[in-house]
Amino acid sequence: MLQVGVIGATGYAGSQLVALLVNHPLVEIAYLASHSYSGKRFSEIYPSLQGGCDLLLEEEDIEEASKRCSVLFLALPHGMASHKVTKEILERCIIIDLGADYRLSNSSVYESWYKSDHGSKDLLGEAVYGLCELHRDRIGTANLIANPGCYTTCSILTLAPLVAEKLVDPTSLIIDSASGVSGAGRSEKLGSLFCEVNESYKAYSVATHRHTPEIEQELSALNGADLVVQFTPHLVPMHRGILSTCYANLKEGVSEAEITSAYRKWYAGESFIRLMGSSLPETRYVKNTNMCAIGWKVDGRTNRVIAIGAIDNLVKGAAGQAVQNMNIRCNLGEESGLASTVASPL
Ligand SMILES: NC(=O)C1=CN([C@@H]2O[C@H](COP(=O)(O)OP(=O)(O)OC[C@H]3O[C@@H](n4cnc5c(N)ncnc54)[C@H](OP(=O)(O)O)[C@@H]3O)[C@@H](O)[C@H]2O)C=CC1
Ligand SMILES: CC(=O)N[C@@H](CCC(=O)OP(=O)(O)O)C(=O)O
Repeated sequence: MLQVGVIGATGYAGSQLVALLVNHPLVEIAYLASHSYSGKRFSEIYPSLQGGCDLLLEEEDIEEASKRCSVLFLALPHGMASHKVTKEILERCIIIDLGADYRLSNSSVYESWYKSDHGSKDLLGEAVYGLCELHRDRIGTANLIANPGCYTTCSILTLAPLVAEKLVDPTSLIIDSASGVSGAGRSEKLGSLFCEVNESYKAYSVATHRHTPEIEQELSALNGADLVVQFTPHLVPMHRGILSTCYANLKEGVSEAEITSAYRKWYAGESFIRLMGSSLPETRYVKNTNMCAIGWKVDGRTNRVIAIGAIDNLVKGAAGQAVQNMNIRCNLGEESGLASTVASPL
């Protein structure tokens, strides 16, 4: 059994990860760390895992954890991982970081969007962006895997075939994404209180959201030249789920049939992509699963394609994709532990 650990195990992303790892047939959890709850059992914090994961939560010690584990997942707030991971740690242990520290290959772009300094710029060259469907080969040999953000996973997967196959004008991309409140994490925040979110729907971080450069980095690579996107996130009063509605102007003469073949070509044989064509996805179709469902329609009147993607932010948008990355890296079988509906502590 592969020995694995989670630092930040008590957050929403970390606890979803623990729930997945407990049910993974080829791994054993050797280490769980928490900031506020060390000394308690994981199941005291998440009673739905009583009998499933009663491990003691330890004080965070990444050196010690990297000696006990072959794979260590970091599910910490942004800006922490880059100050903890070192070359020596990566020599003995595979790190899968669920935060943003190693997602952007250019440290100046990171520092300008995250407004904080990067703690290990020398490791950025080693990091592989862990969007499994696009970077499977490189993930297979990486010791530092940057698990993508939730909005970004959904938006990039939805737009990738259109951009890569040059079916759309790359200067015309607009993405409206909506997320459930678990996307904001478990820590106390005014904006996550029930009365602040229930019965309401709002856009936030307009023109400034930090997932914008991540989407641009990946779509630019597929485009073969830099592009920019208009990305607007929204908050929906539901626990989990992300829906990205993506608009793009069609290049002259492109038909709906060509769009459909591009999606089929790109995602042939992918276990975690569900192509829905004009039926269009909803978040409930992918809740508690590692799937990304994608649908599309051409509007002949405006000459645009509207492509819609849906994921569960805590699964394909975080913990599920982290497990998929581990499976690829460690040759465990990409679907191991990611059964059609996964266990959830929430
Ligand atoms: N929520 C989501 O949908 C997604 C989250 N992510 C990323 O995953 C990471 C975790 O997010 P999420 O689970 O939502 O956040 P949470 O706020 O729910 O959890 C954060 C975790 O980090 C720990 N922590 C907080 N402050 C410190 C500190 N100063 N030192 C050590 N540990 C600390 C917390 O410990 P404790 O509980 O003990 O206080 C908790 O375990 C983030 O980088 C986030 O961007 C990525 C994709 C989706
Ligand atoms: C609803 C909500 O607040 N969502 C978070 C995104 C969570 C996430 O996946 O992003 P990172 O991993 O990059 O933090 C936000 O907008 O900040």
